Amino acid sequence: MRAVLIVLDSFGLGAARDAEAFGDVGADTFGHIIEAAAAGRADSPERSGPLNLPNLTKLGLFAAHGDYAGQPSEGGKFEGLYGVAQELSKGKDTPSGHWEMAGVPVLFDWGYFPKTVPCFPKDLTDALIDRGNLPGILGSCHASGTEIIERLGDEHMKTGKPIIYTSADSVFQIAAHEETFGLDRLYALCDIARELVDPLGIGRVIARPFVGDNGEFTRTSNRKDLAVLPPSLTLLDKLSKSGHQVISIGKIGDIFAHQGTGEIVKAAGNMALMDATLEAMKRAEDGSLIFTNLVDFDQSFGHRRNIAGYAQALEEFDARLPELRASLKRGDLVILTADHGCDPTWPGTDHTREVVPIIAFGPEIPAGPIGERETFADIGQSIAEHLGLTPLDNGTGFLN
Ligand SMILES: O=P(O)(O)O[C@H]1O[C@H](CO)[C@@H](O)[C@H]1O
Ligand SMILES: [Mn+2]
Ligand SMILES: [Mn+2]
Repeated sequence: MRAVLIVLDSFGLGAARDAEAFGDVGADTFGHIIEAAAAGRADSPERSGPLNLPNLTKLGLFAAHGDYAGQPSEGGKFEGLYGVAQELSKGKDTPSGHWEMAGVPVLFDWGYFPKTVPCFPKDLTDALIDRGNLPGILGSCHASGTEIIERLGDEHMKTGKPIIYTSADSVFQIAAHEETFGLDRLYALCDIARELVDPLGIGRVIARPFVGDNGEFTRTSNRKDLAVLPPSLTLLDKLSKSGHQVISIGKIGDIFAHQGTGEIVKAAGNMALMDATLEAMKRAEDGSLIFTNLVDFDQSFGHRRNIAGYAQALEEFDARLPELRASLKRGDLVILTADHGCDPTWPGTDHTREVVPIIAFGPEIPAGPIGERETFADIGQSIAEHLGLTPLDNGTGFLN
């Protein structure tokens, strides 16, 4: 009996009940991709036409979306448990979403930087320049990470000043050239920044290394997130402390600040992360949790407002499901979900406040609707029950 939790990072199923507070009324990551694809607006050299997700359809994904949108599908019979969950946490960011699904909603306010230029307080950037021995900094604004390196990458290479930016999330991001600035130096600078932003309640410092020249830059997979610790013990802590095996794949280790995350496996790209997940399933013991984050949906397509790319990534993920299902043993549980939305048709480049899907299946897992859940913590609670832990403080299981 094992559990596999796969997060399709940013795959929202429609505006949350509290979306108004975030300026996100009407956002719908999945719904808008379906619409765009049906209208031929998600065509690319790699894919075309209506969204084709045969395996997710069978499991109940479209039904979960339709039920929440008030357009229930007629008389469908599905192979998974399916529904959506609202978020209790105050932020629509990655740590909040992941911690909440692991039983710890974030009920305090993160620190954020204002939408001014400069956006960072002078004493903060002065301290970073001083302690990091820097000739200065570039940026100090809200930005999309790919746009800002295109704009400032050449100047960064010439001056040696790192590019510092934020977003609607509680983040302090430092972009620097892997070769001219150096990866180790960037990581060391992020360690200093982590200390400096701690008193401001900032959730994450993120290293954003890139390569290239002459206005043509690409980010590498050496991104590193320095997160604060979750405010209380998560499902991962409870599992690890009671001797259950935990295998964390992709960004999970960083998101939980390496607490309770067990064995850490890294891989670049959704398909390599799925390979790593299937590989882990071969060696995962009874009682274990495999926890995978598929970051491309968010990083490469949601934030980049790339509808065709997002559609293709969903189709590629769908195509891996038969393999995943074939690798399950009796008693295994798989849950597919997301941590927030990032509607590729929405203005700006930030996340969107949305409900997330919950699709659960396994050889002995029942099927049918689980409705609209009040918190992502229902996921962690269900896994805790399934793996025989004492109940978590938050969430109501949906397996029985
Ligand atoms: O635009 P890029 O650099 O991808 O940054 C995005 O990634 C950050 C971390 O998930 C978000 O806060 C958003 O700013
Ligand atoms: Mn995320
Ligand atoms: Mn993101």
